[in-house]
This record gives sequence, C-alpha cells and structure tokens, in this order.
Amino acid sequence: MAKQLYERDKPHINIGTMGHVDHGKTTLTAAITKVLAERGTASAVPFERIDRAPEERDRGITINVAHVQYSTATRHYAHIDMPGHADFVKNMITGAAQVDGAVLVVSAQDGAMPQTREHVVLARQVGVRHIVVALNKADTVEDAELLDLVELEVRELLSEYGFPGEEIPVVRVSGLRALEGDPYWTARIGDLLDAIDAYVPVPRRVLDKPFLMPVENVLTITGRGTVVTGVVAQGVLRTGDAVEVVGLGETIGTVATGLETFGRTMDHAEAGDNTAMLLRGVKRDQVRRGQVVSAPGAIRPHLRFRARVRVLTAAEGGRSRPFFHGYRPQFHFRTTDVVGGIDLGGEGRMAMPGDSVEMTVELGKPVAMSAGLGFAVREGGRTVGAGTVTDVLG
Ligand SMILES: Nc1nc2c(ncn2[C@@H]2O[C@H](COP(=O)(O)OP(=O)(O)OP(=O)(O)O)[C@@H](O)[C@H]2O)c(=O)[nH]1
Ligand SMILES: [Mg+2]
Repeated sequence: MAKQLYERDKPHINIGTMGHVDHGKTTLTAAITKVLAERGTASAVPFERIDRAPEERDRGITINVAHVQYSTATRHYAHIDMPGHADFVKNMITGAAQVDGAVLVVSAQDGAMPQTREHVVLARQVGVRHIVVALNKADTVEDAELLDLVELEVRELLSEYGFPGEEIPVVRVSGLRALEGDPYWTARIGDLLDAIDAYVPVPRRVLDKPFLMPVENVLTITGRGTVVTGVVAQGVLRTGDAVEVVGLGETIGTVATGLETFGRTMDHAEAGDNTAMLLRGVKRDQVRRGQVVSAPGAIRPHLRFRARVRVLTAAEGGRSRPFFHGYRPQFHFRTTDVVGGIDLGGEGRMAMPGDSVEMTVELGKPVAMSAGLGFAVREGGRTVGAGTVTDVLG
C-alpha cells in the first residue's frame, strides 16, 4: 500500500518533556495526545505505547526517548518524551539536543528536584532556548500558597541558568486527571498547549547550508534495508540525493533512497524535520547513534578541539573537588558520547567547580563537529561541565 504524503500545512516544531523522575512526563505526553485527539488533530497515544520496553514497564520509568506527534490549531509538533531517572541522563541529552523548546515537568508535590536542575543546565547547554513549565500533579495540592511557592522556586531556578524565569509560562496541570477525562483538568492541558503555541517561537530554519542530520536511532526495515532517524539540523535533502555518514569511524558514502516522517512519505526533508531515512546498500552495523548524515564533504570528523567549559558546582550536580590536567571524562555531543582526555596546559593545572576554563580535548573516537557546537561533560553518572567547541584542531 502506498503511504500517505506528509503535508506541510502548518509550521513544524520539535518539543519535548523533561524533568525529574516520576514527575509525570509520560503521563502528560499521553494526556496531550488524548486531549488533541478529542479535538481531531492527533491520534491518542496511550501511556503503555510510550513506555513500551519491557524494562520500562517492569520498573515503571522511562529509559529510552519516545517520539509522538500531534497538531494544535496552528502548528504541527513532534514531541520527544525524555527519561527523568538519573541513570538515563545520557538519553535525556540525546532528546534535548533535538528540540526547539521544552516542557519542564515539575511535580507540585515535590517541587524542583536534582534532575529538574540538571535538565535545565543540560537543556541550556545543548541549545534549548525556550522552556514552558508544567506544574504537574496540581490535583494533589489543595493549598494555593504552596503551589505559588513551588512556582516561585522553579522560576528562580530557571533564572539562575539564564532563562527568563519571570516571563516563562507556568501552567498548573494534572496529566493523570486529564487522561482520566476530568473536564477541569482537560481544559488545563488546553491552557498548556496555548502557552506552548504562544511562547515557543517557530525557529528560523537554516535551509541554505549543507544538509546535516545527527543520527538518533538505527532500524532495519525488513525487505527494504537500513533506516536512520533523527531531526535535520540544517539544509534540505531530496530523495535520491547522495549523502555521507560521518563520525566514530570511516566515512561512508551512500544515497538516501527514501524519506519519511511519522510513517508519511516526504519528497524532501528539511531543517527541523523528524526524519527516517532509508540508506542504499548500508548494513545495520555500519551506522550508529552519534554519527551524522551530511551532504558529501559538508562536515568532517575531528579528534582534537579547543573548548571553553564551565565546571559545574556540587549544588548544580557537579563535583565538589577540582579536576586536573589529564582528566578523562565522557563528552556528550548531540546524540552521542565519547571519552576524551583534557589538556589544561600542563601538569598540575586544575579546574575548580564554578570556574570557566579553556581546554584542549583529545577524543577517543572522531566526532563530526564544527566551532560553536555545545556539549556536556559527564563522569560517573554526574554532569561535571558544560562546554562549547571554540576551534577544531585535527
Ligand atoms: N496524582 C497525580 N499523579 C500523577 C500525575 N501525573 C503522573 N502521575 C503519576 O506519577 C507516576 C509517574 O508518572 P510518569 O508519567 O511515569 O512519570 P515520568 O516523569 O514520565 O517518569 P520518568 O520518565 O521515569 O522520569 C505515575 O504513577 C503516574 O500515574 C498527576 O497529574 N497527578
Ligand atoms: Mg516517563
């Protein structure tokens, strides 16, 4: 059966839910699709289809990012539901690197918790500029003053990390009650969607630069071949165009023989599109998350680069002690992480929590990059620094 064509009838935006474990991100995601399904602009996606891996069901937490789509009256959204658990921050970074705006979900019962803060820091670092707050589980808090207090605390937290905490919309919602069909809480999901429509601008898509798409996932479609998925960072690609898969190993030259978004065919993919791309003659084990698909010659893999890094404090979830010249943490770029050795300019040099430092990094594997790329530095399950590439070296 021929697949339906994707219609570009509304501006397309990538958003996602982030925030501390159990604050209700997946429930809220399901609730949004349910409320919009009732308006006829989405298909309802039940909770169990978002957290669908056996381990997710057993443990009752999100592990992998999940993608759903829906439309409001004015826009089409691709929505990434991110995990909140501290063990899966790596997957959260992958999700956050692909969105134009984020919904920070904060439980009104608990207020801001460690991963609320860590996600705000990381979102900032990977380039998320617009956040809307869903003060969730508002059905469980009767005391309005308590809600005001939690709201104030979240606004201050956002301001601390360079977001306009005073202007950011904070909407009191109950994903669970809306999912159960309660009319009052259903209307509040409407308020949240209105706030997202109004507050998260349609980004200026870079269409006139060479095509680039970080690979988020690799799938095999039986009888067709290997498919890579991701959000197009820049440029335009037509079906049948030549591409390269760059980074983490040898560059592979191939052709994009098919393009889809959420099961609908596209004759071209452009910046911002959540895309599944069929690659001619490529084996599944030749490609992986963290590589980028680009127009031939558009970007090169690099092992060495210069960077400016802000070393996070213990209060921000970082280290309480300095790190030294020769330190080897993980560097998280877009959808991947690679180990790298830090050169601070000589033996004995150190970087204290709270410092901003210049460094040269030598990665264990080459990553496709150019100056300006943001990254997170992590070690032993904590985010220790937030950086930007200033020069690529070798
Ligand atoms: N009372 C109430 N409970 C809620 C609400 N939203 C979610 N919950 C409950 O909170 C628990 C966690 O919900 P999830 O949606 O899985 O939370 P999450 O933020 O996606 O969790 P992770 O993805 O693992 O970080 C579940 O038991 C939900 O039923 C709400 O608005 N009100
Ligand atoms: Mg979840």
